[in-house]
Amino acid sequence: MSEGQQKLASTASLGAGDSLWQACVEQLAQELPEQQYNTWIKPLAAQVSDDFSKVTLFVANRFKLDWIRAQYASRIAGTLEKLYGQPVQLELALTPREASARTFVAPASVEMGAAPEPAEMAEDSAPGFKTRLNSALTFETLVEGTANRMARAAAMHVSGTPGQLYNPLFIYGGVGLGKTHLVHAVGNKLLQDRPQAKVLYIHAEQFVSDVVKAYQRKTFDEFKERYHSLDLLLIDDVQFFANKDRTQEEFFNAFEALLAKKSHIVMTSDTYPKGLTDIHERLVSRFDSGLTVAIEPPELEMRVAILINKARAEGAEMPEEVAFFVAKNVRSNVRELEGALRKILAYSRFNQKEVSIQLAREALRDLLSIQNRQISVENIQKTVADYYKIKVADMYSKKRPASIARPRQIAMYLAKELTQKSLPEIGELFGGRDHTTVLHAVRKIAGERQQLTELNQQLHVLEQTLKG
Ligand SMILES: Nc1ncnc2c1ncn2[C@@H]1O[C@H](COP(=O)(O)OP(=O)(O)OP(=O)(O)O)[C@@H](O)[C@H]1O
Repeated sequence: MSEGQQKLASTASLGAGDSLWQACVEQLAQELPEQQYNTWIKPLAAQVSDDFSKVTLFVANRFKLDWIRAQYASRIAGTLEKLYGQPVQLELALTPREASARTFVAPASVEMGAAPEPAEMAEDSAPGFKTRLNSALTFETLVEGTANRMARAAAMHVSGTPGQLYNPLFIYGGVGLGKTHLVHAVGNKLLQDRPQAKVLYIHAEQFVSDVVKAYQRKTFDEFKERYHSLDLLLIDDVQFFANKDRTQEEFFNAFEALLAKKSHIVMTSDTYPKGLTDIHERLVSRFDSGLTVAIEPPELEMRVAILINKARAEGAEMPEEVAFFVAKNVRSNVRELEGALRKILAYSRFNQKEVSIQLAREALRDLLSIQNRQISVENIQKTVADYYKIKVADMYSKKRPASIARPRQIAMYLAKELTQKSLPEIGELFGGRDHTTVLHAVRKIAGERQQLTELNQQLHVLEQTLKG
Protein backbone atom coordinates (compact mmCIF):
# COMPACT_ATOMS: atom_id res chain seq x y z
CA MET A 1 0.00 0.00 0.00
CA SER A 2 1.36 3.43 -0.86
CA GLU A 3 1.66 6.15 1.74
CA GLY A 4 -1.27 7.94 0.13
CA GLN A 5 -3.40 4.80 0.20
CA GLN A 6 -2.53 4.13 3.83
CA LYS A 7 -3.52 7.63 4.78
CA LEU A 8 -6.79 7.35 2.92
CA ALA A 9 -7.52 3.82 4.12
CA SER A 10 -6.92 4.84 7.71
CA THR A 11 -9.78 7.32 7.51
CA ALA A 12 -13.42 6.46 7.68
CA SER A 13 -14.61 5.59 4.21
CA LEU A 14 -17.16 8.42 4.28
CA GLY A 15 -15.44 11.40 2.83
CA ALA A 16 -12.07 9.78 2.16
CA GLY A 17 -12.69 10.17 -1.56
CA ASP A 18 -13.24 13.87 -0.94
CA SER A 19 -9.90 14.07 0.75
CA LEU A 20 -8.16 12.49 -2.26
CA TRP A 21 -9.78 15.06 -4.52
CA GLN A 22 -9.08 17.84 -2.04
CA ALA A 23 -5.41 16.88 -1.97
CA CYS A 24 -5.32 16.86 -5.76
CA VAL A 25 -6.91 20.30 -5.94
CA GLU A 26 -4.45 21.68 -3.43
CA GLN A 27 -1.56 20.28 -5.39
CA LEU A 28 -2.84 21.85 -8.62
CA ALA A 29 -3.41 25.15 -6.82
CA GLN A 30 0.30 25.24 -6.13
CA GLU A 31 1.37 24.24 -9.61
CA LEU A 32 -0.91 26.21 -11.89
CA PRO A 33 -1.12 29.98 -12.41
CA GLU A 34 -3.79 31.33 -10.10
CA GLN A 35 -6.03 32.52 -12.92
CA GLN A 36 -6.05 29.09 -14.56
CA TYR A 37 -6.61 27.34 -11.28
CA ASN A 38 -9.50 29.62 -10.32
CA THR A 39 -11.16 29.38 -13.68
CA TRP A 40 -10.85 25.71 -14.49
CA ILE A 41 -9.90 23.57 -11.50
CA LYS A 42 -11.52 25.21 -8.53
CA PRO A 43 -15.11 25.03 -9.82
CA LEU A 44 -14.88 21.26 -10.46
CA ALA A 45 -16.98 18.94 -8.33
CA ALA A 46 -15.67 15.39 -7.99
CA GLN A 47 -17.16 12.03 -7.22
CA VAL A 48 -14.69 9.35 -6.18
CA SER A 49 -15.68 5.69 -6.41
CA ASP A 50 -15.60 3.68 -3.18
CA ASP A 51 -12.39 1.88 -4.12
CA PHE A 52 -10.79 5.10 -5.42
CA SER A 53 -10.24 3.53 -8.82
CA LYS A 54 -12.37 6.09 -10.63
CA VAL A 55 -12.86 9.82 -10.26
CA THR A 56 -15.67 11.57 -12.08
CA LEU A 57 -15.44 15.31 -12.46
CA PHE A 58 -18.57 17.31 -13.03
CA VAL A 59 -18.34 20.33 -15.27
CA ALA A 60 -20.97 23.02 -15.78
CA ASN A 61 -21.15 23.04 -19.55
CA ARG A 62 -19.96 21.46 -22.72
CA PHE A 63 -17.48 24.14 -23.60
CA LYS A 64 -15.77 23.84 -20.22
CA LEU A 65 -15.83 20.07 -20.47
CA ASP A 66 -14.03 20.10 -23.82
CA TRP A 67 -11.53 22.61 -22.57
CA ILE A 68 -10.73 20.72 -19.39
CA ARG A 69 -10.41 17.50 -21.31
CA ALA A 70 -7.97 19.07 -23.75
CA GLN A 71 -5.95 21.14 -21.32
CA TYR A 72 -6.07 19.58 -17.91
CA ALA A 73 -7.35 16.01 -17.91
CA SER A 74 -4.01 14.26 -18.18
CA ARG A 75 -2.48 16.53 -15.59
CA ILE A 76 -5.31 15.88 -13.15
CA ALA A 77 -5.11 12.13 -13.77
CA GLY A 78 -1.34 12.23 -13.20
CA THR A 79 -1.72 14.14 -9.95
CA LEU A 80 -4.37 11.72 -8.67
CA GLU A 81 -2.16 8.79 -9.56
CA LYS A 82 0.80 10.31 -7.75
CA LEU A 83 -1.28 10.96 -4.65
CA TYR A 84 -2.95 7.57 -4.58
CA GLY A 85 0.01 5.55 -5.76
CA GLN A 86 -1.96 3.68 -8.43
CA PRO A 87 -3.59 4.64 -11.70
CA VAL A 88 -6.92 6.35 -11.24
CA GLN A 89 -9.40 6.38 -14.10
CA LEU A 90 -10.64 9.89 -14.76
CA GLU A 91 -13.97 10.72 -16.30
CA LEU A 92 -15.55 14.02 -17.17
CA ALA A 93 -19.27 14.56 -17.10
CA LEU A 94 -21.70 17.37 -17.26
CA THR A 95 -23.27 18.34 -13.96
CA PRO A 96 -26.28 16.03 -13.74
CA ARG A 97 -29.65 17.48 -14.32
CA GLU A 98 -32.65 16.82 -12.15
CA ALA A 99 -33.83 13.26 -12.30
CA SER A 100 -36.62 13.98 -14.71
CA ALA A 101 -37.74 12.33 -17.88
CA ARG A 102 -35.29 14.45 -19.82
CA THR A 103 -32.42 12.57 -21.35
CA PHE A 104 -29.18 12.54 -19.47
CA VAL A 105 -26.45 10.75 -21.24
CA ALA A 106 -23.59 9.00 -19.56
CA PRO A 107 -20.38 10.83 -18.78
CA ALA A 108 -17.72 11.07 -21.43
CA SER A 109 -14.70 8.97 -20.73
CA VAL A 110 -11.38 10.73 -21.11
CA GLU A 111 -9.10 7.82 -21.67
CA MET A 112 -6.00 9.65 -22.68
CA GLY A 113 -5.14 9.67 -26.32
CA ALA A 114 -8.52 8.48 -27.48
CA ALA A 115 -10.92 10.98 -28.93
CA PRO A 116 -14.14 10.15 -27.16
CA GLU A 117 -17.52 11.49 -28.12
CA PRO A 118 -18.21 14.57 -26.07
CA ALA A 119 -20.71 14.18 -23.27
CA GLU A 120 -24.24 14.95 -24.26
CA MET A 121 -25.64 17.78 -22.26
CA ALA A 122 -28.05 19.05 -24.78
CA GLU A 123 -31.58 17.92 -24.84
CA ASP A 124 -33.93 17.87 -27.73
CA SER A 125 -36.37 20.69 -27.92
CA ALA A 126 -37.62 20.14 -31.43
CA PRO A 127 -36.69 16.59 -32.57
CA GLY A 128 -33.02 16.25 -33.30
CA PHE A 129 -32.22 19.75 -32.13
CA LYS A 130 -29.55 20.19 -29.49
CA THR A 131 -30.00 23.05 -27.09
CA ARG A 132 -26.79 22.58 -25.08
CA LEU A 133 -28.68 23.70 -22.03
CA ASN A 134 -27.80 22.52 -18.57
CA SER A 135 -31.15 21.98 -16.92
CA ALA A 136 -29.71 22.33 -13.41
CA LEU A 137 -29.23 26.05 -14.05
CA THR A 138 -32.70 27.47 -13.51
CA PHE A 139 -34.34 30.54 -12.01
CA GLU A 140 -35.32 28.39 -9.02
CA THR A 141 -31.70 27.62 -8.15
CA LEU A 142 -30.52 31.19 -8.73
CA VAL A 143 -30.63 33.19 -5.51
CA GLU A 144 -31.95 36.69 -5.99
CA GLY A 145 -30.41 39.79 -4.41
CA THR A 146 -29.75 43.44 -5.13
CA ALA A 147 -26.72 42.44 -7.18
CA ASN A 148 -28.67 40.52 -9.81
CA ARG A 149 -32.22 41.79 -9.37
CA MET A 150 -32.43 43.80 -12.57
CA ALA A 151 -30.68 41.24 -14.70
CA ARG A 152 -32.85 38.48 -13.29
CA ALA A 153 -36.07 40.45 -13.83
CA ALA A 154 -35.12 41.23 -17.43
CA ALA A 155 -34.16 37.60 -18.04
CA MET A 156 -37.45 36.39 -16.57
CA HIS A 157 -39.30 38.78 -18.81
CA VAL A 158 -37.51 37.52 -21.90
CA SER A 159 -38.16 33.88 -21.03
CA GLY A 160 -41.86 34.67 -20.64
CA THR A 161 -42.37 36.80 -23.73
CA PRO A 162 -39.40 36.34 -26.07
CA GLY A 163 -38.97 38.45 -29.15
CA GLN A 164 -40.60 41.51 -27.65
CA LEU A 165 -38.97 43.83 -25.14
CA TYR A 166 -35.25 43.88 -24.33
CA ASN A 167 -33.96 42.43 -27.54
CA PRO A 168 -31.06 41.84 -27.44
CA LEU A 169 -30.57 41.43 -23.71
CA PHE A 170 -26.94 42.10 -22.87
CA ILE A 171 -25.81 40.93 -19.42
CA TYR A 172 -22.36 41.84 -18.19
CA GLY A 173 -20.35 41.41 -15.02
CA GLY A 174 -17.17 40.01 -13.53
CA VAL A 175 -16.21 36.35 -13.35
CA GLY A 176 -18.29 33.84 -11.47
CA LEU A 177 -21.24 36.13 -10.80
CA GLY A 178 -23.92 33.97 -12.39
CA LYS A 179 -24.14 35.21 -15.99
CA THR A 180 -23.96 31.72 -17.44
CA HIS A 181 -26.44 30.46 -14.88
CA LEU A 182 -28.86 33.22 -15.80
CA VAL A 183 -28.80 32.62 -19.53
CA HIS A 184 -29.34 28.89 -19.05
CA ALA A 185 -32.27 29.76 -16.81
CA VAL A 186 -33.83 31.79 -19.64
CA GLY A 187 -33.50 28.85 -22.01
CA ASN A 188 -34.80 26.29 -19.54
CA LYS A 189 -37.80 28.40 -18.65
CA LEU A 190 -38.71 29.06 -22.26
CA LEU A 191 -38.47 25.37 -23.07
CA GLN A 192 -40.65 24.50 -20.14
CA ASP A 193 -43.36 26.74 -21.54
CA ARG A 194 -42.75 25.93 -25.20
CA PRO A 195 -41.04 22.58 -25.61
CA GLN A 196 -40.90 22.96 -29.39
CA ALA A 197 -38.95 26.22 -29.32
CA LYS A 198 -35.53 26.16 -30.93
CA VAL A 199 -33.21 27.29 -28.19
CA LEU A 200 -29.45 27.21 -28.35
CA TYR A 201 -26.89 27.99 -25.66
CA ILE A 202 -23.41 28.49 -26.99
CA HIS A 203 -20.16 29.83 -25.65
CA ALA A 204 -18.67 32.49 -27.92
CA GLU A 205 -15.53 30.39 -28.45
CA GLN A 206 -17.66 27.53 -29.69
CA PHE A 207 -19.33 29.92 -32.12
CA VAL A 208 -15.89 30.96 -33.36
CA SER A 209 -15.01 27.34 -33.85
CA ASP A 210 -18.26 26.69 -35.73
CA VAL A 211 -17.42 29.55 -38.08
CA VAL A 212 -13.95 28.15 -38.67
CA LYS A 213 -15.38 24.71 -39.43
CA ALA A 214 -17.98 26.14 -41.79
CA TYR A 215 -15.21 28.06 -43.52
CA GLN A 216 -12.95 25.03 -43.90
CA ARG A 217 -15.69 22.69 -45.01
CA LYS A 218 -17.52 25.29 -47.08
CA THR A 219 -20.72 24.61 -45.19
CA PHE A 220 -21.92 28.13 -44.58
CA ASP A 221 -25.39 27.25 -45.80
CA GLU A 222 -25.78 24.69 -43.04
CA PHE A 223 -24.27 27.10 -40.57
CA LYS A 224 -26.79 29.77 -41.51
CA GLU A 225 -29.64 27.31 -41.49
CA ARG A 226 -28.67 26.30 -37.98
CA TYR A 227 -28.24 29.74 -36.47
CA HIS A 228 -30.76 31.76 -38.40
CA SER A 229 -33.62 29.38 -37.62
CA LEU A 230 -33.40 29.75 -33.82
CA ASP A 231 -36.12 31.15 -31.61
CA LEU A 232 -33.70 31.98 -28.83
CA LEU A 233 -29.95 32.32 -29.05
CA LEU A 234 -28.04 32.44 -25.76
CA ILE A 235 -24.44 33.37 -26.33
CA ASP A 236 -21.91 33.52 -23.52
CA ASP A 237 -18.79 35.68 -23.20
CA VAL A 238 -18.97 37.66 -26.45
CA GLN A 239 -15.74 39.43 -25.53
CA PHE A 240 -14.13 36.36 -27.16
CA PHE A 241 -15.15 37.74 -30.56
CA ALA A 242 -12.37 40.32 -30.28
CA ASN A 243 -10.19 40.42 -33.40
CA LYS A 244 -12.13 37.59 -35.08
CA ASP A 245 -13.36 39.42 -38.16
CA ARG A 246 -15.03 36.57 -39.97
CA THR A 247 -16.80 35.47 -36.81
CA GLN A 248 -18.01 38.99 -36.20
CA GLU A 249 -19.35 39.17 -39.72
CA GLU A 250 -21.23 35.89 -39.33
CA PHE A 251 -22.52 36.88 -35.96
CA PHE A 252 -23.70 40.17 -37.38
CA ASN A 253 -25.62 38.30 -40.09
CA ALA A 254 -27.14 35.90 -37.58
CA PHE A 255 -28.02 38.80 -35.33
CA GLU A 256 -29.82 40.69 -38.07
CA ALA A 257 -31.65 37.59 -39.29
CA LEU A 258 -32.81 36.65 -35.80
CA LEU A 259 -33.99 40.11 -34.88
CA ALA A 260 -35.83 40.46 -38.16
CA LYS A 261 -37.88 37.38 -37.40
CA LYS A 262 -38.41 38.43 -33.78
CA SER A 263 -36.30 35.71 -32.31
CA HIS A 264 -34.57 36.67 -29.08
CA ILE A 265 -30.87 37.05 -28.41
CA VAL A 266 -29.33 37.06 -24.95
CA MET A 267 -25.63 37.77 -24.62
CA THR A 268 -23.15 37.90 -21.78
CA SER A 269 -19.80 39.57 -21.52
CA ASP A 270 -17.26 40.58 -18.92
CA THR A 271 -17.80 44.24 -19.78
CA TYR A 272 -20.52 46.55 -21.07
CA PRO A 273 -20.78 46.90 -24.88
CA LYS A 274 -18.78 50.12 -25.25
CA GLY A 275 -16.06 48.64 -23.03
CA LEU A 276 -15.48 45.81 -25.52
CA THR A 277 -12.27 46.05 -27.47
CA ASP A 278 -11.51 44.95 -31.01
CA ILE A 279 -15.12 44.37 -31.92
CA HIS A 280 -16.59 46.24 -34.88
CA GLU A 281 -18.51 49.34 -34.03
CA ARG A 282 -21.61 48.22 -35.90
CA LEU A 283 -21.79 45.11 -33.69
CA VAL A 284 -21.12 47.01 -30.49
CA SER A 285 -23.90 49.45 -31.24
CA ARG A 286 -26.27 46.56 -31.91
CA PHE A 287 -25.30 44.87 -28.66
CA ASP A 288 -26.39 48.02 -26.90
CA SER A 289 -29.62 48.47 -28.81
CA GLY A 290 -31.90 46.44 -26.53
CA LEU A 291 -31.32 46.34 -22.80
CA THR A 292 -27.91 46.24 -21.13
CA VAL A 293 -27.83 45.15 -17.50
CA ALA A 294 -25.06 44.45 -15.04
CA ILE A 295 -24.67 41.68 -12.51
CA GLU A 296 -22.75 42.97 -9.51
CA PRO A 297 -20.79 40.99 -6.95
CA PRO A 298 -23.32 39.66 -4.44
CA GLU A 299 -23.87 41.64 -1.26
CA LEU A 300 -23.46 40.06 2.17
CA GLU A 301 -27.03 38.86 2.68
CA MET A 302 -27.11 37.37 -0.77
CA ARG A 303 -23.84 35.55 -0.16
CA VAL A 304 -25.29 34.13 3.05
CA ALA A 305 -28.44 32.96 1.25
CA ILE A 306 -26.41 31.38 -1.52
CA LEU A 307 -24.28 29.44 0.96
CA ILE A 308 -27.26 28.17 2.90
CA ASN A 309 -29.10 27.16 -0.29
CA LYS A 310 -26.12 25.44 -1.84
CA ALA A 311 -25.33 23.55 1.37
CA ARG A 312 -28.91 22.34 1.47
CA ALA A 313 -28.70 21.24 -2.15
CA GLU A 314 -25.69 19.14 -1.13
CA GLY A 315 -27.74 17.58 1.66
CA ALA A 316 -25.91 19.48 4.40
CA GLU A 317 -27.00 22.13 6.87
CA MET A 318 -24.95 25.26 7.26
CA PRO A 319 -25.83 27.22 10.40
CA GLU A 320 -26.52 30.87 9.68
CA GLU A 321 -23.64 32.11 11.81
CA VAL A 322 -21.22 29.96 9.83
CA ALA A 323 -22.69 31.22 6.57
CA PHE A 324 -22.17 34.79 7.82
CA PHE A 325 -18.60 34.06 8.76
CA VAL A 326 -17.85 32.59 5.34
CA ALA A 327 -19.78 35.29 3.47
CA LYS A 328 -17.88 38.03 5.27
CA ASN A 329 -14.59 36.52 4.28
CA VAL A 330 -15.32 35.34 0.75
CA ARG A 331 -16.56 38.34 -1.12
CA SER A 332 -15.44 38.25 -4.67
CA ASN A 333 -17.87 36.01 -6.51
CA VAL A 334 -20.23 33.08 -6.28
CA ARG A 335 -17.78 30.58 -7.72
CA GLU A 336 -15.40 31.38 -4.87
CA LEU A 337 -18.24 30.93 -2.43
CA GLU A 338 -19.03 27.54 -3.90
CA GLY A 339 -15.37 26.57 -3.62
CA ALA A 340 -15.30 27.63 0.03
CA LEU A 341 -18.48 25.69 0.75
CA ARG A 342 -17.08 22.58 -0.93
CA LYS A 343 -13.94 22.82 1.17
CA ILE A 344 -15.91 23.18 4.38
CA LEU A 345 -18.22 20.27 3.64
CA ALA A 346 -15.34 18.02 2.62
CA TYR A 347 -13.41 18.99 5.72
CA SER A 348 -16.43 18.33 7.90
CA ARG A 349 -17.03 14.88 6.37
CA PHE A 350 -13.39 13.93 6.39
CA ASN A 351 -12.94 14.86 10.03
CA GLN A 352 -16.45 13.80 11.00
CA LYS A 353 -17.07 17.11 12.70
CA GLU A 354 -20.12 19.35 12.67
CA VAL A 355 -19.99 22.48 10.52
CA SER A 356 -19.06 25.35 12.87
CA ILE A 357 -17.21 28.65 12.63
CA GLN A 358 -14.11 26.99 14.03
CA LEU A 359 -14.29 24.25 11.43
CA ALA A 360 -14.84 26.79 8.64
CA ARG A 361 -11.83 28.74 9.86
CA GLU A 362 -9.69 25.61 9.68
CA ALA A 363 -11.02 24.48 6.32
CA LEU A 364 -10.44 27.91 4.79
CA ARG A 365 -7.16 28.60 6.52
CA ASP A 366 -5.16 29.16 3.35
CA LEU A 367 -7.76 31.28 1.70
CA LEU A 368 -8.21 33.49 4.76
CA SER A 369 -4.52 34.07 5.23
CA ILE A 370 -4.06 35.00 1.58
CA GLN A 371 -6.89 37.50 1.86
CA ASN A 372 -5.59 39.08 5.01
CA ARG A 373 -2.19 39.42 3.47
CA GLN A 374 -3.38 40.95 0.26
CA ILE A 375 -5.97 43.58 1.01
CA SER A 376 -4.99 46.32 3.38
CA VAL A 377 -6.14 49.93 3.37
CA GLU A 378 -2.60 50.99 2.42
CA ASN A 379 -2.70 48.64 -0.51
CA ILE A 380 -6.04 50.08 -1.61
CA GLN A 381 -4.77 53.65 -1.32
CA LYS A 382 -1.71 52.85 -3.38
CA THR A 383 -3.63 50.96 -6.06
CA VAL A 384 -6.32 53.63 -6.40
CA ALA A 385 -3.73 56.43 -6.46
CA ASP A 386 -1.81 54.62 -9.21
CA TYR A 387 -4.97 54.00 -11.19
CA TYR A 388 -6.12 57.64 -11.11
CA LYS A 389 -2.58 58.95 -11.39
CA ILE A 390 -2.51 60.95 -8.17
CA LYS A 391 -0.01 60.83 -5.34
CA VAL A 392 -0.54 58.38 -2.48
CA ALA A 393 -0.03 61.32 -0.13
CA ASP A 394 -3.22 62.86 -1.54
CA MET A 395 -5.15 60.07 0.13
CA TYR A 396 -4.33 61.64 3.51
CA SER A 397 -4.19 65.29 2.45
CA LYS A 398 -6.89 67.88 2.95
CA LYS A 399 -6.88 68.84 -0.73
CA ARG A 400 -10.30 69.11 -2.27
CA PRO A 401 -10.16 69.40 -6.05
CA ALA A 402 -12.44 66.79 -7.62
CA SER A 403 -9.51 65.13 -9.38
CA ILE A 404 -8.21 64.17 -5.93
CA ALA A 405 -11.34 64.05 -3.77
CA ARG A 406 -13.06 61.54 -5.99
CA PRO A 407 -10.30 58.91 -6.09
CA ARG A 408 -10.05 59.38 -2.33
CA GLN A 409 -13.76 58.63 -1.96
CA ILE A 410 -13.36 55.60 -4.20
CA ALA A 411 -10.51 54.35 -2.03
CA MET A 412 -12.64 54.82 1.10
CA TYR A 413 -15.46 52.90 -0.52
CA LEU A 414 -13.12 50.04 -1.46
CA ALA A 415 -11.63 50.05 2.04
CA LYS A 416 -15.10 49.51 3.46
CA GLU A 417 -15.95 46.85 0.87
CA LEU A 418 -12.76 44.87 0.91
CA THR A 419 -11.42 45.06 4.45
CA GLN A 420 -12.86 44.40 7.89
CA LYS A 421 -12.04 47.92 9.10
CA SER A 422 -14.71 50.06 10.74
CA LEU A 423 -15.64 53.53 9.47
CA PRO A 424 -13.65 55.34 12.21
CA GLU A 425 -10.61 53.13 11.53
CA ILE A 426 -10.81 53.92 7.84
CA GLY A 427 -11.23 57.64 8.59
CA GLU A 428 -8.10 57.47 10.73
CA LEU A 429 -6.12 55.89 7.90
CA PHE A 430 -7.24 58.64 5.51
CA GLY A 431 -5.52 61.46 7.35
CA GLY A 432 -7.67 61.44 10.49
CA ARG A 433 -11.01 62.08 8.81
CA ASP A 434 -14.31 61.75 10.63
CA HIS A 435 -16.29 58.52 10.21
CA THR A 436 -19.22 60.50 8.74
CA THR A 437 -16.94 61.62 5.91
CA VAL A 438 -16.15 57.98 5.19
CA LEU A 439 -19.82 57.02 5.40
CA HIS A 440 -20.73 59.79 2.97
CA ALA A 441 -18.07 58.59 0.52
CA VAL A 442 -19.16 54.95 0.80
CA ARG A 443 -22.82 55.79 0.18
CA LYS A 444 -22.05 58.18 -2.64
CA ILE A 445 -19.84 55.78 -4.57
CA ALA A 446 -22.16 52.83 -3.93
CA GLY A 447 -25.08 54.86 -5.30
CA GLU A 448 -23.20 56.19 -8.31
CA ARG A 449 -21.92 52.73 -9.09
CA GLN A 450 -25.48 51.64 -9.82
CA GLN A 451 -25.96 54.53 -12.25
CA LEU A 452 -22.64 55.09 -13.95
CA THR A 453 -21.38 52.27 -16.10
CA GLU A 454 -17.94 53.73 -16.46
CA LEU A 455 -17.41 54.09 -12.72
CA ASN A 456 -18.73 50.60 -12.19
CA GLN A 457 -16.26 49.25 -14.71
CA GLN A 458 -13.37 51.11 -13.06
CA LEU A 459 -14.37 49.68 -9.71
CA HIS A 460 -14.42 46.18 -11.17
CA VAL A 461 -10.90 46.63 -12.46
CA LEU A 462 -9.71 47.95 -9.09
CA GLU A 463 -11.39 45.12 -7.21
CA GLN A 464 -9.90 42.49 -9.46
CA THR A 465 -6.48 44.07 -9.14
CA LEU A 466 -6.68 44.21 -5.37
CA LYS A 467 -7.93 40.66 -5.05
CA GLY A 468 -5.06 39.49 -7.24
N1 LIG B 1 -27.30 34.13 -7.55
C1 LIG B 1 -26.83 32.87 -7.58
N2 LIG B 1 -27.48 31.89 -6.92
C2 LIG B 1 -27.03 30.63 -6.94
N3 LIG B 1 -25.93 30.24 -7.60
C3 LIG B 1 -25.26 31.16 -8.29
C4 LIG B 1 -25.67 32.52 -8.31
N4 LIG B 1 -24.80 33.23 -9.06
C5 LIG B 1 -23.89 32.35 -9.49
N5 LIG B 1 -24.15 31.11 -9.04
C6 LIG B 1 -23.34 29.90 -9.26
O1 LIG B 1 -21.99 30.30 -9.26
C7 LIG B 1 -21.24 29.60 -10.24
C8 LIG B 1 -20.61 30.57 -11.20
O2 LIG B 1 -21.63 31.18 -11.97
P1 LIG B 1 -21.55 31.33 -13.57
O3 LIG B 1 -20.74 30.23 -14.17
O4 LIG B 1 -22.92 31.53 -14.06
O5 LIG B 1 -20.72 32.67 -13.62
P2 LIG B 1 -20.33 33.60 -14.84
O6 LIG B 1 -20.73 34.96 -14.46
O7 LIG B 1 -20.87 33.05 -16.11
O8 LIG B 1 -18.77 33.49 -14.80
P3 LIG B 1 -17.68 33.42 -16.00
O9 LIG B 1 -17.66 34.76 -16.61
O10 LIG B 1 -16.43 33.10 -15.27
O11 LIG B 1 -18.13 32.33 -16.91
C9 LIG B 1 -22.22 28.64 -10.90
O12 LIG B 1 -22.11 27.39 -10.28
C10 LIG B 1 -23.57 29.27 -10.62
O13 LIG B 1 -24.58 28.29 -10.56
